[in-house]
Amino acid sequence: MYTTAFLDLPHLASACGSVQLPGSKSISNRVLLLAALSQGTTTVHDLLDSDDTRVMLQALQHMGCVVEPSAVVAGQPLRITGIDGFLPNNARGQLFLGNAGTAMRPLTAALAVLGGSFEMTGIPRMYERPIGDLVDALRQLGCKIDYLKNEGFPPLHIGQPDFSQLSDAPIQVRGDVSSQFLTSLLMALPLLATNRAITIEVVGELISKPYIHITLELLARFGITVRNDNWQRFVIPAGSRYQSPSDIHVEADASSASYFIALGAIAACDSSHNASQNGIQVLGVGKDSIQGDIRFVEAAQAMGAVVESGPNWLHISRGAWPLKAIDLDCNHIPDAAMTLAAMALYADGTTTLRNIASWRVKETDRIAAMACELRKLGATVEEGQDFIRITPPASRADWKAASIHTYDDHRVAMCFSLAAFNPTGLPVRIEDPKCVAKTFPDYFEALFSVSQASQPAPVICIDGPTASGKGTIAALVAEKLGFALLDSGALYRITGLAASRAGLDITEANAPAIADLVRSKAITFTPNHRVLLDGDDISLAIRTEEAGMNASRVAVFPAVREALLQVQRDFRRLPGLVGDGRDMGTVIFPEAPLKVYLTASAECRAERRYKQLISKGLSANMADLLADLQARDARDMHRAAAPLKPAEDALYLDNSSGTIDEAVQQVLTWWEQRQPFTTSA
Ligand SMILES: Nc1ncnc2c1ncn2[C@@H]1O[C@H](COP(=O)(O)OP(=O)(O)OP(=O)(O)O)[C@@H](O)[C@H]1O
Ligand SMILES: Nc1ccn([C@@H]2O[C@H](COP(=O)(O)O)[C@@H](O)[C@H]2O)c(=O)n1
Repeated sequence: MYTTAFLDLPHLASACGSVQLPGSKSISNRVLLLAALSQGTTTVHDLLDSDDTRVMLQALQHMGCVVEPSAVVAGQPLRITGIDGFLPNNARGQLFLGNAGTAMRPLTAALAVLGGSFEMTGIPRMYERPIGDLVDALRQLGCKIDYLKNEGFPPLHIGQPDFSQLSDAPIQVRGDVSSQFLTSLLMALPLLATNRAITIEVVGELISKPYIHITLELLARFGITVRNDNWQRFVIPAGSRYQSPSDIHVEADASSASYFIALGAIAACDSSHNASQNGIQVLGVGKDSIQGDIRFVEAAQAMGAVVESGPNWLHISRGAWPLKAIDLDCNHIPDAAMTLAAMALYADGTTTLRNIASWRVKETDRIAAMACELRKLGATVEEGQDFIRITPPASRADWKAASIHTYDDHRVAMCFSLAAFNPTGLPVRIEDPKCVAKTFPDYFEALFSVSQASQPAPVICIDGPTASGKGTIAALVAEKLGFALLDSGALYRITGLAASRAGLDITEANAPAIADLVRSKAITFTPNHRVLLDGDDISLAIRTEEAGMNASRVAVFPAVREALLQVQRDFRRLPGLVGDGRDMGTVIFPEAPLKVYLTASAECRAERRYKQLISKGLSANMADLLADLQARDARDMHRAAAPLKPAEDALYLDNSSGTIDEAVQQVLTWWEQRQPFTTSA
């Protein structure tokens, strides 16, 4: 997941390949709560690991459920032993539910029926999301719920209910604000229906029926068959008791699929990148899905997508191009419909999405958010209380490079990534990309895995003499931008070490053998910054001064440099790369858009290297260090092959007196000056 302040998506030209999607958020959180209320242990497979499921799992553990392991571990099922309809004695606590509507609403209903003493809290946006209709319905039953701040909104306090006045009269709940209120009652009230049937009556037109369908399907899996009288009355049978189904699989998220369905419809497939596959293959969800958002497929087809499907897969490719503008009632696909707003940027006219009033009370006011950000890209947008109308930029020249504000809303971030396929060749900046953690933490990684940029990924080169701070500054710049990192010096250090270990003297006569040796080796840079040579951890061994000297000696040989050339270029990937070394800007990436030549006085560098070695527990002597460093500079600068020198278009940065932060900031400022983005509104 990208945790940077922003993520710059280079202009993307084509896409093809397969994507395995994470589990559905709606199904994951429902399954977790139902398993928690059940008798027995439920093994949940393919659970979504996201912010919303994390807060739900923590809350369930607070309620006395046993969860093993205590958090989602990739590829492993999770076991939940339920409370069988009863909280432990004196159950109490504060449950922090972030901005997870799928946790706040159902947990409020379940706890209001179960009792105990709980404070339901969240982030500030959660306190703007209405819950009054659910609370009103629960109070009809005798539940004790108090507002802790504003009437009708979380945070809430839930106390011990009094069901002495409970009658057979139907419980009424509004259905026209959020279907989550009805879902919450449907999941909570079986706890009360042990001796009597309970009827829920919907007041007003029920929105988002497909989400109620998911709820009913899952209730059935946990032993509760609810009678659905035309979406107006729901009867929970007497004698209800939750029973674990033992095992349950969470299908992939159909709303998350919408971005890749759109991708297949928008992006041409460049077969030179993936000859075996045309279009986008989505794995984990297909035509047998119980999720309402699977009907996004029909909307995408109406806009021109060509979609084939199997029980749990979809294949999407471009059909009509430009896409066809549509006028659609989106009540049945409220979440995925946002993706249609992004597709509308590529349509042949004005697209109108209607009946989407619920967008206004989601993670953010999504109608306002989409309108504002689409306008930044050059679209003309009209918004109403329950509709949005989008006319794409009139011509290529009308597209703008925008910095997209994401409102802590995962769907805004994912939708606008699609703007990177604009016809004008512009990049797109996504602010706060980590907001996708709500449903799809690795969304951008998945997008990059199937997308090809119109230009090779951008590279920032940082070259300079030893101990000038290149490695330190390159790593920090890469971290700030979410770019990959190439420590090219490490490759020469590895080569020198490999030669020594193989008993090969570092002589010109041995150069071809050393080059062959390094070609034959498995070199791994692990995510936790370890360096492995054929599986052996050599992270520390390559950091000695001797290893630096040997590196500088093997680096003189053209055969060795040739052996490492493609290895270095292969580090280049989306969204970009920072490379540090001696010849990044002159030889390896001569077309890089930013080249920095980092220097510092020899004395300053020797002192820094001294401190660095001592801090790593390695022995050092100042006078020797200065002499070694000067010898290394001389060899690196005066060798025939790729000598250390500033590229003609490099920017100088003297790092002798400034701090590390100042140097990093300078590089980032230079990078920013090369970006075309208009700032956030
Ligand atoms: N501006 C600075 N102020 C203080 N210390 C710095 C500064 N820049 C770098 N350093 C420190 O100097 C030491 C050497 O930096 P670093 O290892 O990044 O240099 P390098 O150029 O990558 O060296 P080499 O080419 O030998 O790998 C590190 O301990 C780093 O923290
Ligand atoms: N692009 C590069 C990077 C490094 N070298 C040689 O490797 C030596 C060790 O590099 P460090 O950055 O890890 O100190 C260095 O002295 C160079 O001789 C290179 O040639 N090209």
